[in-house]
Amino acid sequence: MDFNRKDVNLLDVIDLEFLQQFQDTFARVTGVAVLTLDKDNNPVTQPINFIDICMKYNRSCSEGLKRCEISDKRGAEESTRTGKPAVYHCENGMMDFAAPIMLNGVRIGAILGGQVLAKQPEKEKYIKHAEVLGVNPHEYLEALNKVQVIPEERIREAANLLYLVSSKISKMIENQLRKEELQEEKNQAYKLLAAATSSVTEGLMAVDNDGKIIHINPAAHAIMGLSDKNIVGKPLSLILGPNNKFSEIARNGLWNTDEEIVLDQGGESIHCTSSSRPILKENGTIAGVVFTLREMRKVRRLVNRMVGATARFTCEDIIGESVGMKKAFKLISVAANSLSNVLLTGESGTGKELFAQAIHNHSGRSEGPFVAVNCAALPRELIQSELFGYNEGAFTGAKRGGNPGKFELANEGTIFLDEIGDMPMELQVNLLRVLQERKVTRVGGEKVIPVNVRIIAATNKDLMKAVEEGRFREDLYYRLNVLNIHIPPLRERGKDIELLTIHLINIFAEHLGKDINGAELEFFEIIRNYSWPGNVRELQNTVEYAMNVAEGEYLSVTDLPRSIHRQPDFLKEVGKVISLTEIERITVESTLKRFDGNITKTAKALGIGRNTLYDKLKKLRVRA
Ligand SMILES: Nc1ncnc2c1ncn2[C@@H]1O[C@H](COP(=O)(O)OP(=O)(O)OP(=O)(O)O)[C@@H](O)[C@H]1O
Repeated sequence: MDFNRKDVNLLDVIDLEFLQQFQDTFARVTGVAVLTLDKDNNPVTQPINFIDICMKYNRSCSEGLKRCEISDKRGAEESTRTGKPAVYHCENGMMDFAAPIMLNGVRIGAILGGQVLAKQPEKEKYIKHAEVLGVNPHEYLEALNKVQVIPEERIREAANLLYLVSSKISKMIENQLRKEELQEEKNQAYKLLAAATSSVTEGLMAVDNDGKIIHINPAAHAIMGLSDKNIVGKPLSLILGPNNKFSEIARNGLWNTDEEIVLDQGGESIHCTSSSRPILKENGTIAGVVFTLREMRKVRRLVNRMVGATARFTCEDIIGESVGMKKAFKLISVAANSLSNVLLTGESGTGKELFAQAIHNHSGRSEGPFVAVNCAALPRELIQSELFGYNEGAFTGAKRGGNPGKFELANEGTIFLDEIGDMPMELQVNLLRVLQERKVTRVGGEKVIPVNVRIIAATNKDLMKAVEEGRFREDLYYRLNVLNIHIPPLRERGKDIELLTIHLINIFAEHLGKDINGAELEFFEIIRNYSWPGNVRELQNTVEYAMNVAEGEYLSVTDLPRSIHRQPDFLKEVGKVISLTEIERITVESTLKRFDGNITKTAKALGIGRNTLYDKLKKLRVRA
């Protein structure tokens, strides 16, 4: 067994009182003198039973003491070397024995016994010895007569006993140090674990199978909104109430992944996702459960970032200096500073989503999610569950663990309900309820989930007309239309067409890596006179097309797509005035003809959606 501790001092690791007691008892029983030395051969105990020959003569003069010390050292070293008790004649003529106290192969002390004789002394030898020491030989012999004469066999037995005890003491010290070291290792490991768990943003909590908290990191503390800082050792049910989900999982030692848990803390619902793993003992039985926790808000923020539920555009991205745009611009900051619902109106491709994103990004919710929902694109039967979410088992094919809806995902942010005019009548009432109560209930669920969401809706339809025709609820219309921002069509924005074109040329030049610096005058003339039924989106497509085909440094009329370049001849007739509807009809008709009546291709070329094209065909009475 190896220890990290170096230079261990006997006095630091031995119970001195016990050692003294043992030494005294041993001395009394055997009649010998006993002394314990440290690793430098300094006495650490008080010897008893020293008789005159040693105390008064041998150890009282410098020569005698020197001889004693040399003998003690020799005995201790011999016994260490041989691994046996050393029985030897000391330099002063007595019979002594020694047993080492070892630690990790190193002698840290020794217990010595002796001051006896194995046979009657030869007096002449001791008289000479007394002369060397400079003491009175007569008195020295008198003291010598008091030394016990014990058969060598018994001396060896006493030495063996001492050796046995010193070995036991060595073992005890070793065990004690090992224990201290293990405890220290444990403390270090715990400190490391505590430091590691407090540095993670994920919540971590360990609970034993009695339901008591054995560890909790600051993140878990914060996620669960706990006010009591000293909860380690307390039952979880005391902290979170008797029916909390964590206690149930801990009781059963369950293995869970990303389970959604709602905690009730002082009347407030705390949403988190949690995974759990049982803590197993060596024998495979469960000692408790470790939970990881994530705050739902943060999970959603991450999900929103990953799925792009963030708003990219700000006011700086909106190009336009026309009167209509300036009016709309002003309303962006009004809307950004208010929590009222906003209704954006304007033809398809005018920039309604761009405006919605700018409002979000300039509002106090810019750090929150921006969730866009195209109400026209959602299958009718899925709108409810997409918007409000569903619980596990709500319908065939419902995901395990359920799914949050767009309103939940937009919590603390903005939901953009695009094409709100296409929301089915039967669902409008549910939407109205959410707008009024700011709470959702998932499909197949009962729990009411509060949502803190800012609502921006948009439509390219005449919603008032839809209300009159009974296709849109009047109460919902007024609820949504608190702040109305109308974005004018591109054909009414005058010089904005040129500004946008220049802006788009710069963007595509960079994207396509083309060295194009502008457009020729005729190019601008044509695009200024075009009606742009697909608005900015169509202009975008047109410039992108031109940038791709252009070979010169400036875009020219020959780079324009045919549908725009080849304006009907009547437009060129000087002085002839034609209504915009007529121009739109001619444009739609000619494009449709070009694509042999293919709706998808025509809509794409015009830069509008298929549904918008169908609407236009109906309005303009054009047959596909
Ligand atoms: N004023 C503008 N400045 C710069 N880019 C614009 C502007 N208006 C619109 N755009 C761009 O035109 C494209 C269409 O805009 P957007 O999707 O916001 O229109 P929309 O009105 O929401 O369309 P739809 O009704 O079809 O959903 C986007 O790429 C947008 O960035």
